[in-house]
Amino acid sequence: MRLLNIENSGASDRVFQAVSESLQKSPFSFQGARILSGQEEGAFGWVTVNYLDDRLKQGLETTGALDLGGASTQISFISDSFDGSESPANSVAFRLYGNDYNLYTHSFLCYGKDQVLRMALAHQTQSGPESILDPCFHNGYSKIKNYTELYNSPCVSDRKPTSANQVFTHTGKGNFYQCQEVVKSVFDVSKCKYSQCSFNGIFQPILQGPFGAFSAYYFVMNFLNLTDTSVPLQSVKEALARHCATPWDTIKKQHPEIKEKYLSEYCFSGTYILTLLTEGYNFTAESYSSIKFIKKIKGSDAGWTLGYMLNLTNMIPAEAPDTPLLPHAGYVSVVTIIALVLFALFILSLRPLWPRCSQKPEIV
Ligand SMILES: Nc1nc2c(ncn2[C@@H]2O[C@H](COP(=O)(O)OP(=O)(O)OP(=O)(O)O)[C@@H](O)[C@H]2O)c(=O)[nH]1
Repeated sequence: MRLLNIENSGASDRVFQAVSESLQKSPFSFQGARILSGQEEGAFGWVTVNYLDDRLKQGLETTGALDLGGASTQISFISDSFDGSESPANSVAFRLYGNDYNLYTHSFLCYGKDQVLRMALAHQTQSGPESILDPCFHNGYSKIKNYTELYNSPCVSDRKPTSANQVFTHTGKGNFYQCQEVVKSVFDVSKCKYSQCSFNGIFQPILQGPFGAFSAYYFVMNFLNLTDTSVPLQSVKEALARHCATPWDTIKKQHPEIKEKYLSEYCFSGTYILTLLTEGYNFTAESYSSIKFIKKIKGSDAGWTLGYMLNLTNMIPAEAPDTPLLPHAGYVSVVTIIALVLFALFILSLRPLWPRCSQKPEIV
């Protein structure tokens, strides 16, 4: 919706009109619909992960959140080296359960896996050729693709080649290492006006984990059987290289139940994920093991939606609830002891009225 709003705000308004009309007729208390900002998407994903892990209530060290969508990607984490001053646009302040958090968050529009695929194809079709041999697709893969469709996104529209070709043949050659070079071309790491950056001149403080990586991070790494981050990064790359080098016919035979479009893109998407993490966000072979690829936490989907709902309904208090000085059982014991003491004092206060049965009988 953020991309559509850039490309055609009238169309985006009409989507919201239709959504609003439909939801107003539903039994829900409809509060309005709007486009979530990238910063909100990142921050609420972080709230979801840490809320479900019970880290906020207990004031424990928090988990960073890595979200990969189709159009955008977000990174959000608490870093001791970040107080918000160097790049206020990347700072979101929260007070939750009596603890203050200064969250670093950034959303990269156009860096979701579908838009990055367009950028990688744009990189390879700059001169408007009739065919390309793409290392990110399997050997034996071949599809005719339309230039107008490929460049129909604000992420690539300004790069549309001027050549006369309407279509190109997209052929795969299945080489992970060459694919990595293509993917690297979408990251500009040449400029940084801050003390340190991720890519495209965006400030990023020192990484501080652990991290939870969800949405398409999970879909892709789960398909590739690479969710175990205790496996050394080099071995992960080798496994992905083997997948990319597998011929397209073999891949299709191995996974007849999976849609061809998804199936054909796992080599590219896996390469993008590893390149984004290492070249983009600067995870090292060591810090890679601090990432957990997750789909659900305690039965709930990791993603921005739960965090957004918790915020909207004020379900996470800013202050920790007042904790009683004593637990309930303690109060019962104290009240019982006080009652017994008062009863004893009452009995003693009646002492003058007690019968004098202890006097010795008179001897006649
Ligand atoms: N392999 C696989 N991919 C999926 C599945 N569901 C969604 N995807 C893809 O994963 C990516 C992310 O999907 P979503 O999380 O729905 O993306 P989104 O929230 O629309 O993304 P943004 O708009 O960028 O925030 C997209 O490229 C989807 O096509 C699935 O079940 N399996």
